[in-house]
Amino acid sequence: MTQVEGEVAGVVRRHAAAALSWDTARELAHATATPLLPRGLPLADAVGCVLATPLVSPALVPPVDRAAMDGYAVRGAGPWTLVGTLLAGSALAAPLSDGQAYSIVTGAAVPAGTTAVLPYEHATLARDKVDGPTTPGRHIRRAGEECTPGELLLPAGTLITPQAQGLAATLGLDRLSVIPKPRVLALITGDELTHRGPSSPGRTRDAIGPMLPTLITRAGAKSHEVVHLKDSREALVTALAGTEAEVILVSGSSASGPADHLRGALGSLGAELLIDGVFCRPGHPQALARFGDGRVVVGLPGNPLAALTAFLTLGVAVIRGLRGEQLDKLAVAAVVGGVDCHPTSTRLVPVRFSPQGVVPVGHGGSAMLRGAAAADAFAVVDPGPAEAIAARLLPMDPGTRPWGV
Ligand SMILES: Nc1nc2c(c(=O)[nH]1)N[C@H]1C(S)=C(S)[C@@H](COP(=O)(O)OP(=O)(O)OC[C@H]3O[C@@H](n4cnc5c(N)ncnc54)[C@H](O)[C@@H]3O)O[C@H]1N2
Ligand code: MOO
Repeated sequence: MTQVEGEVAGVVRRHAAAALSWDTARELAHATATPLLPRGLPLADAVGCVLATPLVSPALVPPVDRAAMDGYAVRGAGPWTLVGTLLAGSALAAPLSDGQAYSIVTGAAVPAGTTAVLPYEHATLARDKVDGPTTPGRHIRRAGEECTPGELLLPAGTLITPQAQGLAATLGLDRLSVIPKPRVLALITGDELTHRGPSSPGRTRDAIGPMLPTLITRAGAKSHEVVHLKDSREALVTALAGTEAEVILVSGSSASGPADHLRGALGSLGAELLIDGVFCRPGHPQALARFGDGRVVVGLPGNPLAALTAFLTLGVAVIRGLRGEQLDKLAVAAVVGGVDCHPTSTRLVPVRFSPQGVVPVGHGGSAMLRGAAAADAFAVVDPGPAEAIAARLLPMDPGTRPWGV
């Protein structure tokens, strides 16, 4: 058991909320989420989900030997006499005899007895006689060369990409057994928030509500319409109790001021508070709670960059768990010029890629999104006494997967 796994097990045993290290919080959020029950979904809905059962070929692909080039299906040695034309949609033709050829298009089934397909550009044609160089088997796609019935093509847990969707269609499948995408509801609190025009004294333009739906979708979940709530415990209780979404994000109620009602609302609904603060900057006052029915609540701090770090930390970890996916392991990169560590908290520093490593872009204060908007990732800077010259990378875009190692 790693140190982080030990800490997660300790929190689960204690059933007590605590402020946790960034890594432990992420792992606990992931472990808290049980994968949703598998469903058979049409291919268009299954894309972006993970396979619940292995994809096993039900078919021979291709089902018959097919031409791989536009040209002539020939038998034996040339020259050959043309006896007909075969298109991709043609019915299976009569077998060829020695010295015969069909004009054929790519993808058409070759007649029985075909020795090879001779591409047009290598052929000479005189009236109904065709000639040219061939080698046996050339330019024929053999039946079953992609797969045969019963072959394992993709293991359970594979992400259905558009490519896998196309493969499933090739196999003749209309549905796939997948773990469905979790539904996520974002509740934005704050009496001071406005949704049009600029901020002004006493009015702050909502910056979290606009960014969450796309972040949720990119993380592989389905976003409900964002709901804006007044700062009241009753409004929060009603909204939390009244949704079937598996994940509820609540922004702007996570600290302990007079307008911060999240903990009170969770308490009155009997939710179990599992994480109460994470040792990271920004994003310290994030929270994680679970209802008896398994629904998970993630508390996002009101400062916009802190809300973003909390979503990418706890929100994405929960979504990965519900989707039946592993927590992303993060790639490591050199930080050009180094970056100061915080003595006790993980720093999340907006950075951009460069050929030499990642470069901090600045403007990473918790109330501003300027740095994040210009960045590719957060550098995850572990706590320490001095400066870090390398850091793990948490992608700004939770749909970016190649960085997982
Ligand atoms: N006594 C303490 N006070 C605070 C603590 C603490 O630990 N003890 N933590 C600070 C940190 S760090 C953060 S982050 C904030 C989080 O507070 P809340 O989650 O309760 O959020 P609010 O107080 O409502 O808002 C904080 C700040 O962000 C603005 N805001 C809120 N929502 C939005 C939004 N959707 N779009 C743009 N800006 C938003 C809000 O107007 C405030 O300026 O607490 C600190 N305090
Ligand atoms: O840590 Mo707060 O979440 O920095 O703004």
